[in-house]
Amino acid sequence: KARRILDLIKSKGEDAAHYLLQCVEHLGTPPAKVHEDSARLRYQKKLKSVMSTQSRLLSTYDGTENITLEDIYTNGVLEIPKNTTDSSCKQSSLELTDLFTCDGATNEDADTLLISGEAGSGKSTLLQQVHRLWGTSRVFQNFMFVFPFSCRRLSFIEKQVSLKSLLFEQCCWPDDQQEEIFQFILHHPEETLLTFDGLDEFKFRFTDLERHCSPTNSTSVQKIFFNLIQGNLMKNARKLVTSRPDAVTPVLKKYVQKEISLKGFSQTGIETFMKKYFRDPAMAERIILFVKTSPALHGLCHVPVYCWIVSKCHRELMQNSINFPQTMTDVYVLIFHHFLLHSVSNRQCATDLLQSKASMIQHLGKLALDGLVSCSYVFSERQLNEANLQKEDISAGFLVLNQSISQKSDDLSKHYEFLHITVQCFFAALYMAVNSNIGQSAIYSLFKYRKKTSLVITCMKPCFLSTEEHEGRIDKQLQNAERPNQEMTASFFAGLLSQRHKSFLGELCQDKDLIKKYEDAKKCLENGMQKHFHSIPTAVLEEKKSMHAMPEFVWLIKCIYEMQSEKLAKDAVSKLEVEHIKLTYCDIGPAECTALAYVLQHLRNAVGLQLDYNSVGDVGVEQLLPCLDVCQAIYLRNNNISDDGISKLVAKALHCQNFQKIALFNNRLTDGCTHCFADLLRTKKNFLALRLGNNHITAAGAEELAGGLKESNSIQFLGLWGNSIEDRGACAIAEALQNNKSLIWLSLVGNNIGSSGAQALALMIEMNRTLEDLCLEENRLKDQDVWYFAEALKKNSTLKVLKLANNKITKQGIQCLLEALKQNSTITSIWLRGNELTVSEAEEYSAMDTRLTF
Ligand SMILES: Nc1ncnc2c1ncn2[C@@H]1O[C@H](COP(=O)(O)OP(=O)(O)OP(=O)(O)O)[C@@H](O)[C@H]1O
Repeated sequence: KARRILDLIKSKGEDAAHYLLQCVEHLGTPPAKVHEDSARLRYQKKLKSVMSTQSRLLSTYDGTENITLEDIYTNGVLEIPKNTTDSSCKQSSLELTDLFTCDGATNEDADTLLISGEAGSGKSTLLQQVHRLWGTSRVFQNFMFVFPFSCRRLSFIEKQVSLKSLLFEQCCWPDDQQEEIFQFILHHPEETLLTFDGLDEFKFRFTDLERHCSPTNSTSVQKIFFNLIQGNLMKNARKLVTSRPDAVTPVLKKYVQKEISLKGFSQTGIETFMKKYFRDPAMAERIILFVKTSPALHGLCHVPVYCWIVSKCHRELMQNSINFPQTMTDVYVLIFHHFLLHSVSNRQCATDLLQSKASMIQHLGKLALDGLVSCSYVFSERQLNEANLQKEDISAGFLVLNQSISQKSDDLSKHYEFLHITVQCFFAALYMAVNSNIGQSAIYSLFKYRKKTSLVITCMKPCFLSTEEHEGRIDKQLQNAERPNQEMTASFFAGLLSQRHKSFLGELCQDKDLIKKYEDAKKCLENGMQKHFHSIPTAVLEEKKSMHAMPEFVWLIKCIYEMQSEKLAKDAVSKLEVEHIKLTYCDIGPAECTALAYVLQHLRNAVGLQLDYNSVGDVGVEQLLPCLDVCQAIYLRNNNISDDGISKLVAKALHCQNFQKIALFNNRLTDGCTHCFADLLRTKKNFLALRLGNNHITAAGAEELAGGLKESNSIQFLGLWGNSIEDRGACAIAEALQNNKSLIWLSLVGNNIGSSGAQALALMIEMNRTLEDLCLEENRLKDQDVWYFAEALKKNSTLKVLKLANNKITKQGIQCLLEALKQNSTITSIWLRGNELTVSEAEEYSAMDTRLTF
C-alpha cells in the first residue's frame, strides 16, 4: 500500500487523494484502546484531584490557621551522603524536583528512594509537597499515577490485601475499567510512583525473608509493602519511602537505590519560612532578628517543627524575652501554654489555668504514654472517651483529626492523633513527671537502652487500666516503645524536671515528688555516661586514647542539656579521660552543638573533637564556642561552614590556650576568611595544623595566608589541596616558607600550579630545613619544573616524600630526578603515578631506583 501511495503521490491528483482516504479509513484505531486510554486519563484526573485536596493543608495548620501548604512550604536541605569509600567525593545537595535523577545512586538495580531525617525535620511535609506538585500537574509528570501511603495507616490494616486492593482501596478507586487500568499499571511500572511516609511508624520491622510476587493474590499488608520495596512486586515502579534514621536497617539499605538525608532548614530556610508565616514583612524581620539574638533558639529553629512552634508562639515569646527558650523542652512548654491559653475564654484567670486543666493534662498524658508504649499514634473516638477526654479537651488543639483514617475506617468513627508525634512524646513525659504513681522503675526503663529483639513490635491498642495497674505495666512496656520516641520522651522528661520548669510543674504535683524524680533521672544519665566511658577501649600504644561515640552518647548529652544543670554536666564528664572524641556521621546539627558545648566545656583534659560529616553549619559553629577552650583540635570536615561561621570560631580560638589544630576540608570557605587564619598563624604561637582542603580559596587568599605563615614558627601541617591558588598563590606560600622552621607537611594538590609556582616551591625546598612531605599531585607540572625540583633535592636534606603523581612529566623529567637521587639519601619516596610514561618505562625507572614510585 505504501508503494502504491508513493507511486500515485507523484501526481497528487484526485486518485491519490481517494486512495489515501481509503487507506486511512481501513487503518482505523481499535475503539477499545481509545476507550482504555480515556479511562486511564479519567482515573489519573481523579487521583490528582484527591491528592491535591489531601495535600492542601498541613496537619499542624489544619483548622486553626488558614495557611495552606502552598503558602508555607519552604525547601529543606536535602543531602546525598557522600560515598564513604571515596574520600574526595563531596556530599552533594539536591533540589526537591531532582529527587528522581540517578545522581548518588548506591544501588542502580534498586528502585526505592529513601529520605531519612530526624523527628520534625519535615519528611511528611516534603512528601505532601511531592503529592501536591504532582496532583496540581506541576512537577513529576513523568508519572502517570502516584499512590500515597502512610505507614501509620497501613499498620491499621489487619485483613489480607492484594496489590490491587492496596492501590485502589487505600488510595482511590477507578470509576470504571478497573482491570484494564490495573493491567496498565503492571505493564508500565515505570510510570507509577508509590510513596510511603514514616517507615519508622510501621508496626513491623522490614525483612526480606518472605517473598510475594503475585500482584493479584492476597496476603498481609507488610508482605506486600516489603516486597514492593524489594522490587519483587512492581519492579521498576518508583518507591519513595521516608523514615527516621533509626529504622533504617542494613537489610533495608540493600534495596535502596539512594538514601537522601533531610537536614531541616538552612539559615536562609528559617528566614524564608518566617517571611511566609508572617505575611507582614516588618513583623517577619522582627521575629528573625529576635530569634537571632538567642543562639540556642536560633539553633533549634533549624528543625522545622521548632521553627513552626516559635512562629506560632511569637507573641508569648516576645512578651517574655528575658526567659528565652534554651532547650527543646522550653519550646514545647511554650506551645503547651499557647494552646492552653487559647482553649479557655478570655475571662478565665491565667493564674489558675493549669489547675483548671489538670485533669485534661492527666488524661492527654496517659493517652500519649499508653500510645507510645504500644506504638499507637492514632486514637478512635471511643478510645478518647475511654480515656475520659471531654469534647473541649479534644478541641484544645493538641489533638487533630486524622482525615484519611477517619474516612476509611470501617467503624466510621472519627480518629485523632496528636498534632505531631513529638507533641505526643511531650505529653507522655509530662504525665510521667507529674504523676505520683510513676516511680523509680518506670524512670529507669525510660532511660535504659534496649534493642528490639523480635521482628514484630506488639501493637496493642492502648487499653485504659486503673492507675495502679497502669504504673506496674508502664515500666515493662516502655521497653516496647519505638526507640526514637522513647529517647525524645526521656529528653522531655529530663527537661521538665529542670529548675526552669519547677514552678510550672509545681502547680500540678508535689515538690518532693519532683525532687525524687530529678534525682532518679540524674542518676540514670550519670550511669549512662559512665557505661559509655567504660566501653572505650584502652589506647593503642603510641596512639591517643580515643572514644568513638555511639548515637546514644549524643542523646545522653542532649538529656543533660535539657536538665540545664551545670553541676550535672560537670559530674557527667568529670571522669572522662580521653584525648579524642569522635562524633563523625552522628547527625549533629546546631541544636546538638549547643548541648555538646554545654557538657564538654567541663572536660578536665583538652581533647580533639572530631565532628566530620555532620550538619554543624555556621550557627552550629557559634554554638560550639563555649567548649573551644577544651579543644586541642577541632575537625569540622564537610559541615557546610562559610566564612562567617569560621571567622567567629577563629576569633575565639585566638584566646584558647589549648587550641592547636583545625581541619575544615570540604566546606564553603573563600578568600573572605583567609585574613583570620593569617591572624591565627601570626598570633597563636603554639598553633600546629591548618587544613583547608577542598574549599574555594584562590591566589589572593593564599597571599593573605602567606602573610601569617611568614610569622609563624609553630605550624607543622598546612593543607590547601583542592583549592584554586594557582602559580601566584603557590609563589606566595613558597616564599613565606623559605625560612620557616616548623612546617613538616604541605599539601598543594590539585591547585592548577604550573611552572612559576613550581620554581618558587623548588627554591623553598632548597632553603627550608624542616619540610618532610610535599604533596603536589594533580597540578600542571612538566619536565622543566621537575628539573628545578631535582636541583633543589641535591641541596635539601630534610624532604622525605615528594608527591608528583598525576602531572605531565615524561622520561626527561624522571632522568633529572634519577640524577638528583644519586646525591640525596634523605628522600624515601617520589610518587609519580599518572604521568606521561608507558608501563615499561615506569618499570624500567623504578628498577633503577626503588624510591621512584609509579
Ligand atoms: N518544608 C517545610 N515547610 C514548612 N513547614 C514545615 C516544613 N517541614 C516541616 N514543617 C513544619 O514542621 C512540622 C513537622 O514536620 P513533619 O511532620 O513533616 O516532620 P517529620 O520529619 O515527618 O517528623 P516525624 O519524623 O516526627 O514524623 C510540620 O507540620 C510543619 O508545621
